[in-house]
Amino acid sequence: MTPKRTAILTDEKRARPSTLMRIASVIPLRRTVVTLVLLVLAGAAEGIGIASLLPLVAAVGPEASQPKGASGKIAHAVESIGLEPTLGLFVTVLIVGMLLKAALTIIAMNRVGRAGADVATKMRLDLIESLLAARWSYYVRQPVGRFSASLSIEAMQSGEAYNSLCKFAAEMIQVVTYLSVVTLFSWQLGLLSVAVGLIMVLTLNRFISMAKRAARKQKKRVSALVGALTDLLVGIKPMKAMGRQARFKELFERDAEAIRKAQRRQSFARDTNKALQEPILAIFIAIGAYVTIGVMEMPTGQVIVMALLLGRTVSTIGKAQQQLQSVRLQQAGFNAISNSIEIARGMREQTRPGVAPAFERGIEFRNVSFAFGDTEVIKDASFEAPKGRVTTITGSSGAGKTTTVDLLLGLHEPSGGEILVDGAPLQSIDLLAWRRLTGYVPQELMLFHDTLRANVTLGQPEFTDEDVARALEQAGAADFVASLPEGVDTVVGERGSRLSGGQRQRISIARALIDRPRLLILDEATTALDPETEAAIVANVVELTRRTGLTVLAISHQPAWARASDNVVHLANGVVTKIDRRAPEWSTPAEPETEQPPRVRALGPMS
Ligand SMILES: Nc1ncnc2c1ncn2[C@@H]1O[C@H](COP(=O)(O)OP(=O)(O)OP(=O)(O)O)[C@@H](O)[C@H]1O
Repeated sequence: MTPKRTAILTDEKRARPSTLMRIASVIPLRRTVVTLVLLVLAGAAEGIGIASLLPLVAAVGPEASQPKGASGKIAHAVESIGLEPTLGLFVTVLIVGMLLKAALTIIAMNRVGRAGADVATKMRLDLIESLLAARWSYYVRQPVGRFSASLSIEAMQSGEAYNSLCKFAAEMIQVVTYLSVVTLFSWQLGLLSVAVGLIMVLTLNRFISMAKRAARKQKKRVSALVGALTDLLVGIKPMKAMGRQARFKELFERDAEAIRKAQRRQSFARDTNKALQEPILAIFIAIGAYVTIGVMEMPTGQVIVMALLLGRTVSTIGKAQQQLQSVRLQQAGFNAISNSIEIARGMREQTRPGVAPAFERGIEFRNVSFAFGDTEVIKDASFEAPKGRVTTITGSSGAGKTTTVDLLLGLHEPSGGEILVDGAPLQSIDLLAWRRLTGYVPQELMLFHDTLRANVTLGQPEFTDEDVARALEQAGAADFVASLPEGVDTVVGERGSRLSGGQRQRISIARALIDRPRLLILDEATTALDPETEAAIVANVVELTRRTGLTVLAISHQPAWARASDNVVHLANGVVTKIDRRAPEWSTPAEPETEQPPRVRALGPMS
């Protein structure tokens, strides 16, 4: 299914049974089947228990000496299996039946609760997995904030939908049990129960539809609200600074109001449904009493039990309907998160099997072109970045520098020409292995609300304290980190807001260097630094290339990088206009002095 087609699927177009089936099949079907079998057994236990009521009541009624009708049938059935139909036996069967029912129901409902939590967790993990595996162009198009709503509200609703679906099944099993007992003794009453049950369901069904529509509207608005708020909070600083937050408040108020209305409609539908069930139940019992006493002339004891059974049947039909209503309410969330998962899966990055690159010679762009839609942003670009050298790409804003690097990392595919790594086309090499050789510092830095250490290691436990210290030193961050009271355990705040721009850049460089990359890509990575600190970092990086054979591809307008580079590629409107070449083409740099990058010159603390 293409992403576009999936996107336009609506809840309505997803046929009802298939949605229920899809909810049920999120976890292995066997688990649901075992739960249903337990519920059926619970229903059977209750049925037998209730059936024993009939002879019990008959025994204390006026026909006690000569059980007739249903009571008589039960007494005969008991005798036919060699037991004496005594009062004690029926009391015991009743108690054991009801206890057994309670025990089986507790076990089944526990399973339902656990399975519901598993459904929510599975949806969450599936979404996370599909998002992480999606190709880069997918993220560019997404308002990422909306995924917070998917992970919280929609995943939870999926679990609730599963719970309600199982409870609906449990209620329906009970309905069938009661109907079987009723029909066993009088098929006319059984028929009457089905007819009145149907009337009740059809009468109240419109409230289910109403609640479902309201739930869908509410879900859409809540997701939009959470998504927009998350995105807004990410970029709140300029809004605050320019005093423009009022407009957003208005937008949120509008959403909040729509949610309030939808919620009210939902409550109305739910409560009305519940409230109307009682009078329908009363009418049903009255009709039942009239038919049994007036028309069928049943014994009083049996009529009492029948009235009890009929009451239970109708109220259980009502409960089943409420559970179905609840499924309908929650399924909007399930559909939304399933849709997101499907779309993200459709955008999965295709990783071809390929050769793991050794990266011994360097990179070559050969007549590479690339377009976003109809707009060509890289045009017939050719240049080399030899191994062990510093190559800087420079050019005005929008020239295509970042896109060039994205192409090199396989985040986009060229529409023409070839990108070669050690002479092999990028398509023929193992993309993941290639990316693992790379340290990347993006233009837009992203630090996590965590410690400096976690930000440098990205939470990977295999990095030691020595690795962290080395990376910080190479990135010129060691001294400023040492000056913090909590050192590498300092929490950097939301998106690193407790650090200066330059400090954030140095932590990002340390993150890129910790895994000893063979290729270091720096996209305007030192723009926030003062010239002195920048010069020191440039010197550190150049020293690393000389000593360890590290290859550097820097995107920068800064003269410091151009001065220190072996090659400078000038880009204008996606065209390579000039190459200042100081390094020989495809040069093999001097063998690194040591295999591991040694400690390099430390920088002074940030002013
Ligand atoms: N996802 C995208 N969809 C459509 N066009 C895009 C996309 N990303 C970038 N572009 C366009 O591609 C062109 C090159 O963008 P790119 O980010 O590579 O430029 P740049 O040289 O790195 O600019 P800067 O120095 O401002 O970062 C620009 O015109 C930009 O508008």
